[in-house]
Amino acid sequence: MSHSPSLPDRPRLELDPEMSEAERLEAIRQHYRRIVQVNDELQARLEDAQGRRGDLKSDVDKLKRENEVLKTSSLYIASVEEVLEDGVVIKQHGNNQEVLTKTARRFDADLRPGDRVAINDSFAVQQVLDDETDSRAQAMEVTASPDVTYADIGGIDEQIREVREAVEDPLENPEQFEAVGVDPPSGVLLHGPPGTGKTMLAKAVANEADATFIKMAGSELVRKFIGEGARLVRDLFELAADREPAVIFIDEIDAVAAKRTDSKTSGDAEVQRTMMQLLSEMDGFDERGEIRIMAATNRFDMLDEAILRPGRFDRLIEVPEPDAEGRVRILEIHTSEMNVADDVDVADVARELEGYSGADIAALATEAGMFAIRDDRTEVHRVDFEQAREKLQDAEATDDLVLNYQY
Ligand SMILES: Nc1ncnc2c1ncn2[C@@H]1O[C@H](COP(=O)(O)OP(=O)(O)OP(=O)(O)O)[C@@H](O)[C@H]1O
Repeated sequence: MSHSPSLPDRPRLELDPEMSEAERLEAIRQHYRRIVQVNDELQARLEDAQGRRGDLKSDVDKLKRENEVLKTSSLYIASVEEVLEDGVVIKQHGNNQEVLTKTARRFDADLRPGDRVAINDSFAVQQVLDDETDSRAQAMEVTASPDVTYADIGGIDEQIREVREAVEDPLENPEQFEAVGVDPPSGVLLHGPPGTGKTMLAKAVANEADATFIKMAGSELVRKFIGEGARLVRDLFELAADREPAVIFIDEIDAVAAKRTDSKTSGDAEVQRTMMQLLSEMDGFDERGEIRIMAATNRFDMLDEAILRPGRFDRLIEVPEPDAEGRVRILEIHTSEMNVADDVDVADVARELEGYSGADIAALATEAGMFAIRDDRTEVHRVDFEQAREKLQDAEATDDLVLNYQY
């Protein structure tokens, strides 16, 4: 961004007590002239800035309109094969259909063979996708070393043990598996209700094994442009190979791996293609060295059995809602850094939290802290936890209401 030149100095009136009356008058006149000059200069700058603001505003309006158009029509991804005099040959991703199409004049100078473009139903180029990493960046979260540890996870010790055995050990001691002559599980599927610590578990194991954590949300995969899901899956495994040791974590895997339905809409076909790509990447997994793959779902019942076959997600770990003891542990974890008053017995508070998930308990602790802050205290009291609980219950009741209203 360019910086505007500095503002003119503020004129100063300097009157010397030795000056005669006439000299003073002249000095004041000169001062007045300088002020008028500076004023004119500032006025001109202001007009200039207003002009630029107008230009920027019309740019924003144009981009907003383009954005609206892009949002309302579904677009397909294609690659430019050849640029000809009277149009471009493009190949649509997913079905490899080649088409000669016209482009809007504004793209004429831009298009080169190999470019990725977004096309509409009639194959007209709508947008040149110049930054390929962009869609990857949106769908993937890469953390060189996540900061979650096993000690941050409460109430699921048995699940931690299983994940360590299935993911951490093969990453840390591949030779041992080789020496014994057994293959470690190909993929580990964590299933259970929302907010029970599945993502934390995957992050903690990556942290503990000094592995890069690469997360991809299944829902993001299917929301991308048509033809893009399968490619993103490929990219995901390539990225993991570049960054190994790595833990790939596919959250909400049910979005790409739900049981096949009979409907034949293009959306379903697209999801199918993405799943097939995932399966084929997993089948070629043996040679991949230090990459472990994990996935999570809240909808185990919806999964296509194809992904659960041996060599794919063949280690299933259920992560349930915490029991009474687990809830105490989770509340202890989430209050350990809080300034909790002596009158608060964490176990006592936790007793009231039946049906709470780990995420609910984390939210309760934060909310209790907020009540103390609102009350201008630095200590969190028992009453803060009670108020927090009421507030969350009300919020949940409202959510239920909204949900019931919607369906
Ligand atoms: N077992 C737990 N111990 C401590 N904190 C937890 C636990 N489970 C959940 N939490 C809290 O809830 C937050 C969300 O948990 P996490 O994302 O791991 O849940 P999840 O099972 O992956 O949920 P979802 O299925 O909704 O993706 C965590 O950041 C943490 O603060």
